[in-house]
Amino acid sequence: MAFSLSSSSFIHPQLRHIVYKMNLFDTLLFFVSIPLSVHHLHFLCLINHMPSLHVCSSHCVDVFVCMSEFTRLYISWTSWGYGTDYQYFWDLLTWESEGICTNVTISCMLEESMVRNMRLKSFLIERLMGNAITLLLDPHPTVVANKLLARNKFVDNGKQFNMIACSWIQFMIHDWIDHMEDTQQVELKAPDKIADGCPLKSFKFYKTKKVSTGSPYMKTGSLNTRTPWWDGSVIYGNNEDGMRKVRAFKDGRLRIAGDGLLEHDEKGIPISGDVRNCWAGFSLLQALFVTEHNAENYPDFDDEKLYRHARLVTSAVLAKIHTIDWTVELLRTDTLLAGMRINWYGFLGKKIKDLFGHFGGPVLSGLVGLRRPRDHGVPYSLTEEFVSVYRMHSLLPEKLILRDIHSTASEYECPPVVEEYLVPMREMAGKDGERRLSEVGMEQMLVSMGHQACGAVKLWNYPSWMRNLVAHDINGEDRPDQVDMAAMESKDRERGVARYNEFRRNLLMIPISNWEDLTDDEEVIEALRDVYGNDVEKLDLLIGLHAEKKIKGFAISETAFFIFLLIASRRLEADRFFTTNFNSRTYTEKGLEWVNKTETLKDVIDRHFPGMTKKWMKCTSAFSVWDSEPNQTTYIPLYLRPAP
Ligand code: HEM
Repeated sequence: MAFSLSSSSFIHPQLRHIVYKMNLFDTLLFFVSIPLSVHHLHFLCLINHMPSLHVCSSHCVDVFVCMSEFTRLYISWTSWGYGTDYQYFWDLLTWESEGICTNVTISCMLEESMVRNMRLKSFLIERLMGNAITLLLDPHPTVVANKLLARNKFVDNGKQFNMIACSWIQFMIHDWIDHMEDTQQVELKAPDKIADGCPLKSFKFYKTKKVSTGSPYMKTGSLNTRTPWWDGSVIYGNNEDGMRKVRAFKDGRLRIAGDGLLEHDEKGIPISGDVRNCWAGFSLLQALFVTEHNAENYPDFDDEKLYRHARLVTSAVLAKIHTIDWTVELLRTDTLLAGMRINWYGFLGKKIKDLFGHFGGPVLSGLVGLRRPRDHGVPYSLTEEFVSVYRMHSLLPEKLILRDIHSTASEYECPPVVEEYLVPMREMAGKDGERRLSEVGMEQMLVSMGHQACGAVKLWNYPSWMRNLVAHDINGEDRPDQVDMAAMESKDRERGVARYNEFRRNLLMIPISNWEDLTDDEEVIEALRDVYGNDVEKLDLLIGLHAEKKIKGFAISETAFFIFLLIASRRLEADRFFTTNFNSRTYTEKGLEWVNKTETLKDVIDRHFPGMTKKWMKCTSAFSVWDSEPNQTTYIPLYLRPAP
């Protein structure tokens, strides 16, 4: 959403309200904020794109380091050849002098980036001492996993988010990102005092592969093995071989088995665009969207042309569902509903856009359909910070609850649980999970996942079964060594992602000064003190995101939300297939209509399983628990609804 970043703490406090509240006054302020936020976005892009997974943007790496190292000295960036980028820094100073942004935050950024920026710190240590190992093991990852992540008792998300929503985000992650690993394994050993409480006292894992960026400042970065574009690579594949493997080479179709599920190779591994760390729920969504692809029909097209068009359209459907259905359920407030719809349709809404097309820029008509992609001077990429905020394995439960869809339960009632099918999640993963799924079938699985709430993103809710997990190779084969995923989440440290407080500073959010700033839960505060003492600067990002007090309606933290919105807009506005080429010449009239008439996941389910949602789904979105109440009809226009 164009205005998303005007919420950050350094902008005028009035504008901060916009993200959470929107009434008539705020709506007016929203317009005022646009010119600011556009610049702000540029600025943040520079910060956020520094650790580009693509490593294509060594340019911005340079800019970032210049900023951190030299802003204090006010060295002119123009002499570094970054004339235009330099402008944004001056904008900040100008806003500061005009009182638009607060002095404190700015000086904190300038002063402390030198001292506290973990990335810079590790960079300097790396240069001076050859490694940054002390930063990697403090506190020890297994201590963090045991004392702060390990699940005591499964806590669910209430009615807000179900297992389809949980599988959906894994489905999207597998469309966007996966770090290339090193060929060298390293061993992580739990310290003696904690080893007894660890499912694995020691385990081996592959480090993230470091590659040269070609920049003299930040010498190394990492690579993404998946395509970062919203191109449906999770079903279509990430390279030539992968793409060929999933195609039927007839009528533009993708391969799918007779029961509507994915086909499998001789080893039992599914045939799909991405097969790593798969489980039944994830594989089900892949199959559903293969069916969606295969349903498209352009009689005049040959196999190749049909495949390409159906891929474009299906990818746009995925992007749209994620933007105006999944995200809206994740951040359930009227403001976010308005914001995400503005991202797709613009402030004037769908009806006007359908009638008159895209006009008047992103505010009036949305990001989709812009005349040109907008990358704010930074080549499209997804960032390390983006990966980190999506570390949400706590969404996964301990067991999957299968429901009896042949019961005589009346309409909208929750179908009864099939006793023998309270299945441990471990058995739903990998090849075992594929076997289970084919026994259960697509329909029963969808209805069951629809009725089960997923886990809450909070401390002490990390799936136990992931603490001795058989992870997969990139080709879907089981690895011989089990890993403790909870301890491995600390890979953020190895990748140089800032810890929680520094991360907030980089986003120009107010850092915490003590644990009470983070949460008012006494038990959490005590546990944090036990692990980190009183050093709030050491707090790991993941732990901070899980411990942070949440905004009403948000299933995630406010800190994570900042990154979500930045990148949510960027994935659309910087991609030519959602901007310059989002037209009938590229998509065809029929293709555009297909995208236009699909608003939600429910629409896709209805297309392929007629009657299913009518019988089983009471709620409005397929991502909420299906027997929950539908959204209430309200006659107050969305933009004028009072803040909660
Ligand atoms: C059965 C389900 C899942 C399994 C078995 C699984 C397993 C894994 C494994 C083994 C890794 C690689 C860890 C590493 O080497 O650093 C990983 C990474 C990751 N997973 Fe999951 N995961 C599952 C579901 C999810 C879900 C629901 C999310 C929600 C957002 C998620 C988000 C991520 C992210 C963001 C990464 C980091 C990717 C990267 O480092 O490039 N996963 N997962």
